[in-house]
Amino acid sequence: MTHRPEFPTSPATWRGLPAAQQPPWPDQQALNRVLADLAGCPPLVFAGECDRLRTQLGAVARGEAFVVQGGDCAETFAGVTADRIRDKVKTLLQMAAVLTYATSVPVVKVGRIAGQYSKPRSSPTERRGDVELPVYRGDAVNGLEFTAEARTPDPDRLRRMYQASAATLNLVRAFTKGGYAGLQQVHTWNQDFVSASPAGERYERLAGEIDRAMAFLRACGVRPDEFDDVDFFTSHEALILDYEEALTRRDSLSGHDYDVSGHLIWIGERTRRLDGAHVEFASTVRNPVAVKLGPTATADEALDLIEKLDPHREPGRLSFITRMGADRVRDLLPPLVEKVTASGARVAWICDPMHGNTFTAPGGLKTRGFDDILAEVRGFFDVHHALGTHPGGIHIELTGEDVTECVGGGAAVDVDDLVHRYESACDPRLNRHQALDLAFETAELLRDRGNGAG
Ligand SMILES: O=C[C@H](O)[C@H](O)COP(=O)(O)O
Ligand SMILES: C=C(OP(=O)(O)O)C(=O)O
Ligand SMILES: [Mn+2]
Repeated sequence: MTHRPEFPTSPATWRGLPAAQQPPWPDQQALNRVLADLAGCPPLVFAGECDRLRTQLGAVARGEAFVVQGGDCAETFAGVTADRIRDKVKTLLQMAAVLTYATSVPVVKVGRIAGQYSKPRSSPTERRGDVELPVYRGDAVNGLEFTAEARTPDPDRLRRMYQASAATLNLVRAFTKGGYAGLQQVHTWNQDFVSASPAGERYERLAGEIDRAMAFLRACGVRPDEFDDVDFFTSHEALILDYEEALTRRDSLSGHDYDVSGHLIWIGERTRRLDGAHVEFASTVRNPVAVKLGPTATADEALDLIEKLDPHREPGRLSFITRMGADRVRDLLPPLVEKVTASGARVAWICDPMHGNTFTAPGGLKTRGFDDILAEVRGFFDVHHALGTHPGGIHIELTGEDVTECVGGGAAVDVDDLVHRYESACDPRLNRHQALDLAFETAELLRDRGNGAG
């Protein structure tokens, strides 16, 4: 193998390479002014925190931990309120608690939060009747309102993205480090969910077992406040490379570059080409990174991505988030996992059961069925079980609120209910009940086969 300096490039090497899905900013000078300001702003996250997440994801890649990653498809500036952020984090922590019990391994907690403001789209424009306008690309770029003014990309929104991320992260840190969301409290929230849920009876057994485990720990002298300090990490799709580069800083201790806009950054299904700008940018920063792999991904592409993004084969550096669709996961996932495993690489395999299962409901709203989502998770576990590899975690679009965007689940939402509270700016999210249903159902799947680890 040829010698490779560890980080041979600087964050600007992506420039000049094909960069898909970049906003058509109308005023380049205005953009440059914003980027110069952002380049002088304090980091949102710290290199040491990114290293810590990489270490924890390393345990996932080795089969010794599980990851729950989730949050909005598209965060919005209007969504930066204390209640919404709290409820989202609360939902993720509740899911993680159930899965910690079910897997008997540590669960790494990662939000799609504090930076998930830009969206890759299938079409550059949206048509309503006779009017065609630029498509909404996330609050980082333009407004959702269907007017020419709102849809014009405005670079000042990148500044607001930074501010919204900072405000969100400040609250997330307070919730997770301030004792508010300790394990005992999270367990109490789960008990409340089980007693209020129509499907509650089914989950009572599991909740009761967790309750007895907690009582056992207390009896052994473990103080409840020992679990008050929660490690919670942020992640988003690193889509707008101007922004990500402006938020990249060299760590004075290690000399490595870190994208300090979030702990983990991922590359989406639409921007993962090997010779493209997104993969190049990710290769130059030391954060843990992930790549989405959809139905067209080949095993050779996965191997090339490993070579480019994880040349040192460091467990935790690279995760693959697969999103194949419930009816295809059993056919499409095995060749990828087999070849990657045979190559000796250790990546964390994470299941996104959302993006391969979207359909348009008769009224025209994009939705997803709870049963399809659960079926893809089941398929993902079955594939890994059959291959003797580790199903490392789940990646979910969710909110802590009672929205009606996905159909099914314990407190069934059906297609006619979608209009009642459909608030997503992009893809349909599981609501709080559906997200917790998914955690309990996944926990049962894992328990049925003994345990999640290995
Ligand atoms: O979140 C993922 C994509 O941005 C989203 O699914 C694209 O949606 P579209 O097909 O409506 O553009
Ligand atoms: C854009 C997304 O997914 P994908 O890249 O897998 O389509 C997303 O996670 O919102
Ligand atoms: Mn999405």
